[in-house]
Amino acid sequence: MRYKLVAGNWKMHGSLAENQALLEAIVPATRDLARVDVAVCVPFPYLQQVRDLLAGTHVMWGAQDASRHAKGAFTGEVSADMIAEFGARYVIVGHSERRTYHQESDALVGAKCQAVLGAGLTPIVCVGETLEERERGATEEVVARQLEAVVDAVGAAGLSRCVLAYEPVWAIGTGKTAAPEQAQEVHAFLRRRVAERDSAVAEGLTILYGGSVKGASARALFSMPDIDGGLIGGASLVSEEFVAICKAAQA
Ligand SMILES: O=C[C@H](O)COP(=O)(O)O
Repeated sequence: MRYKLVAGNWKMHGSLAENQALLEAIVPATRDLARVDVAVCVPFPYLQQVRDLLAGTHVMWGAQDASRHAKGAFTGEVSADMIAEFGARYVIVGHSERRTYHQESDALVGAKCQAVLGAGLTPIVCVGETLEERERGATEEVVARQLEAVVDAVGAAGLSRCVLAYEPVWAIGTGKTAAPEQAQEVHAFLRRRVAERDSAVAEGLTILYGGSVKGASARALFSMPDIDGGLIGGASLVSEEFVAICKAAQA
C-alpha cells in the first residue's frame, strides 16, 4: 500500500520569522502520524533556513522549480544540483503557475524533470486542465499530453522516481476544490495511462491532488483509492490547517 504524502507549496510567501513560527508549529504536531510523509517546498532564499530548522526531524523539504540546465550563463536560474547540495528531497516541476506565467512548455517540464532526477531529487510533477479545457471535455487529453511529455523525457523508470500531482487549474487558489469523485476520476485515468507503459510503476506511483485543499475537505479526497495525498498551497501557510490536512491523510 502506498504511503500518503502531504506537501506544502509555500509559493512566493514567507519571511525568516514567519517560516520559523510555521515550522515550529508543524514539526511537533505531525511527528507521530501513521503512514504519512510530510514536506514543504519553499522559495530558494529559504533553503538554508529550512534545512537548519528541519535537520533531524521527519519533515522533508524541497524547492518549487529548477533549471533544465546543469550550469552556465543562465542569469537567475538555479540548478537542481545546487538544490541537492542543501540536502533537499523534492522539487516541484511544471506547476501551472510556471506553465502560465513563465510559458513553460510540456517539453521544458520534461527536461526539468530529467534534470531534477539527475541530481538525485524527487520531482513533484504537476499536470492539470484549465476551466475552459474541462468545459469542452478535454481534461483527459490535456493531462495525458502533459504526462506523456514527462514519460518521453525520463521513461517509465524515471517516472517511478517521481511524484505526480493532479492540480486542476480552476481549483488552484479559488476555493473551488474538485469533488472527491471528480478528482478520483482523473487520478485513476492517469494511473491507467502509466499502467499502459508499466503496471508496476503505475501501482507504486504517488499521485497527489492539489487545488484549494483545506482541513475540512482533505479526508474525503484522501479516502479515494487513487489519491495519495495533497499538494497544498494557501492552507500550507496556516499551521492549524496544514496539520489538520496531514492528520486527515493518516491511514
Ligand atoms: O501547489 C499547490 C496548488 O497550486 C494548490 O494551491 P491552493 O491550495 O492554494 O489552491
